[in-house]
Parts: sequence; C-alpha cells; structure tokens
Amino acid sequence: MTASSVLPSRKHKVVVIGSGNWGTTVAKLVAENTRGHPDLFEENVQMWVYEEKVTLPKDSPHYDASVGDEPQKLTAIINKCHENVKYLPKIALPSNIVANPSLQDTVKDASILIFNLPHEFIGNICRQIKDHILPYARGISCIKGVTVTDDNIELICEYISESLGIYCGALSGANIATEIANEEWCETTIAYNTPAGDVHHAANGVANDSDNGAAALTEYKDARGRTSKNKLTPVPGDYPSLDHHVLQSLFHRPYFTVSMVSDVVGVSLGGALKNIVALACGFVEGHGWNMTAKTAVMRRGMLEIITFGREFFPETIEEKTFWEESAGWGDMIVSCTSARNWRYSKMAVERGVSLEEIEKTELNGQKLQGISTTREVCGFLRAKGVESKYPLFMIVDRILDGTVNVEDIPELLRK
Ligand SMILES: NC(=O)c1ccc[n+]([C@@H]2O[C@H](COP(=O)([O-])OP(=O)(O)OC[C@H]3O[C@@H](n4cnc5c(N)ncnc54)[C@H](O)[C@@H]3O)[C@@H](O)[C@H]2O)c1
Ligand SMILES: O=P(O)(O)OC[C@H](O)CO
Repeated sequence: MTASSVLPSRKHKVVVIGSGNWGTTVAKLVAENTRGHPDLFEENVQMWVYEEKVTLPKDSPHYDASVGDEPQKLTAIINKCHENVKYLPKIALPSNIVANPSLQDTVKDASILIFNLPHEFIGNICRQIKDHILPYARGISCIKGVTVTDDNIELICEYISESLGIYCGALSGANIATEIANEEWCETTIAYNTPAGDVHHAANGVANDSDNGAAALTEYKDARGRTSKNKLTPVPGDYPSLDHHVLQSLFHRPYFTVSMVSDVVGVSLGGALKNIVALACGFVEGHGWNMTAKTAVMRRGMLEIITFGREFFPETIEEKTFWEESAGWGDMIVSCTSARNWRYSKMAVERGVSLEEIEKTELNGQKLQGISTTREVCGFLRAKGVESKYPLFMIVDRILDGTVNVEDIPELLRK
C-alpha cells in the first residue's frame, strides 16, 4: 500500500456480451445505473450484438419508407431506434446503450464484462476475446447453463475465469426478462468472492499500488472457494474498488432487488439445473396434468439438484442458497410456471412435436437452454455411471429423445 494516492481517477467501463431477451434487459438496467453513478462508471454501455439482418414490418413505429422492406442490420436499428426489435420488442432502451457487432471492439478497455448469451456460445466468445481484454477485467456471468466435456463439468463462470485468466462471478434468480424490462419488481442473487487485491482504499484517499495492472499478481478464491492455481492481476488502485458495493450499484434497480452472496456454486447450479426441471413441468402440464403433478416434479427436481451439488461440487455447495435466495426455489417456481422452457415444452407435448421443432418454429431466434443442459448433464451422469441417482433428469433426457412417454413418469420414478 502507498498512502500517496487520492480518490479514484478512473471509472469502470462496463460492457454486455450478448443481446438476446435477457442480454438486452440486463444492458438496460445496467445502463440506467451507469448513468446514475457517474462517480463509479463510464456512462456508455457497449452491448455486443450477434449481427443479423431484420426486416421491419410496415406497422412498426420504426418503419422507414425510404428503406422499405430492405433488411437492416440489427445493430443499426438498435442504435437508431433504441429498441431491440427482435429480442426485446416494445421496450425503450436508454440512449447510452451502444450496440456493437465487433466483439473485440466491445471488450476493449472494459474493466467489467457482463456475459449474457446462451451457454452453448460461450466457448467461441472466450476464444475470440481472450487476447483483447484488460488483464484486470472482471466478469459477471448471467448465463444459465454448465459446460461439460466428456466426464468433466464446469460452471460457466469457472470456464470464463479459466479460459480468460480473470475472476468471474454469477448472477441468477427468478427473472423473466420481459417482466423486468417492463420494470415489474423482482429479486436476483449475485455470487461474487471479491479477489483480495481488488479492494483498496481509494475512497478514503489511500490507494494500493496496483497501478495499470503492473502490481504483483495475487491469489484468489475460485468459484469453488479454493485458492486458485493461477494468479490474478489486481484491479488498479486508481479505479473504484470492485467489490460487492460497486456490483450492487451496477445491478440494483428499484424494480430489481439484488442480494449479494459468495456461494458461486449454488447460484450457478440452481440456475442451470432448474431448466431440466422446467422441461419436466411443461411435459406433465402439456399431457393434461396440473399443479399437483408439477409440484411433485419440482420437489423431486430440487432434491436432484441438491444431490448433484453434494456429489460434484462438495467443497462449497451451500444448500441454504436454494432455500433462502432467489437463485434457488424462487427460480424453480418461476421457471416451472411461466418461463420459456416450461411454456414451450408444454406446447411440444400438446402439439405432439419435438421440442427442437418448437424452438425452430416458435422462438424467433431465442434459445431453450433446457434442451442442451439436459443432454449435457445426462451425458455427464452416464459417463460417471450415476444415472440411477438422478431419475427425473434422465427421464427428461429420454422424453427429449422420444424413447419415453410423459404418462410413464410416475412409474419410472417409482422404480
Ligand atoms: N430470457 C430470460 O427471461 C432469461 C432470464 C434469466 C436468465 N436467462 C439466461 O440468459 C442467457 C441468455 O439468454 P437470452 O434470453 O438473453 O437469449 P435469447 O434466447 O433471447 O437469444 C438468443 C441470443 O443468441 C444469439 N446468438 C445466436 N447465434 C449465436 C452465435 N452463433 N453466437 C453468439 N450468439 C448467438 C442471438 O443473437 C440472441 O441474442 C441464457 O443462459 C438464459 O438461460 C434468460
Ligand atoms: O425463459 P427461460 O425458461 O429461459 O427462463 C428464464 C429464467 O431463467 C427464469 O428465472
């Protein structure tokens, strides 16, 4: 420590990687907060958009007769009209969101990276930005999913941390994007173990000497609470400390109550695995069964999530997260009663078509994370030879494959 430095002279540059239904909603609430906290954050929020062309219908308020039916770049529409007409229609976005089709340009000089896109794309994203981020950047993953390779499973924030050499926490909760974009109240949970080197006392007129990332690398607690093998470049002392207080300032809104915790495993697993249970609930409801059947599925699903955590993440799993936090039972309930994975798996059974077919025809580019999560998690359980401990998860996998019918669920669970 040196006592020479004064108040922070730099501000955090915040970017959002992803611009789907949730990606755009989080960009909106974060951009409102960067405006509201000019002492902590740069005002503009770059949002990386997977570029595609969109044709605006004639009855759209943004229809431009001089352009006519010519498809236009989604980034150009967002920057001109301040609306993501494809993934979050009818929601006015703050003008300080800047849609950017270049990943490398989006992450340039950013100290806070918010990852928010379907989990199947994260590997490709990390490969593309690896050599373009600040060494002391920090991440928050809003992604619900896991990465599985053969018989290894990783949380998405662990994967991001390891592939980019930065610390990354997780945000998850009972959060339906469109409701939050409409500023209907909800709660969420952010799990973040602030790396020790990132806390300095600039606010009190004393900063650490980690200027420009030149300071000594420091150890940190990884997602599982272990001392990391790799070391981190600390956030320089001329930035505001990057701690729970700053993250709360970045995400909390009057309509979005943020609870800060340190159980990264519980928060990440709850968000990923509840999507398997949501598919099961949609299947039983599509079959014509009601709340009592769905409650049985939810109860069994939560037990399998807890068993999974105990078996594969025993170091830090804190079961209280599932009871006390929005990222636990709260997310389970909303996901099984009103979210996309539930809604469209119900539709698939009602129509007698596969869920993949429904995703293609009904979702206009949005993704059902439950499909890939079920396949990945069940493949992992098979590789480990422990399928029998997770009967509900395995049944969902077999229904997706078409090898089991919904009416067989009670008998299969009894066995
Ligand atoms: N939507 C919600 O209500 C909600 C709420 C909480 C958490 N989440 C989670 O947030 C994450 C992001 O979901 P979302 O709802 O923002 O997405 P989405 O399903 O609405 O949209 C899909 C996104 O993927 C992008 N995309 C398509 N192909 C791509 C490619 N090859 N590479 C990169 N991107 C590509 C599309 O442009 C689009 O932005 C998911 O893990 C989801 O589970 C969603
Ligand atoms: O719409 P879904 O099924 O992707 O779920 C959205 C959120 O995860 C619910 O908390």
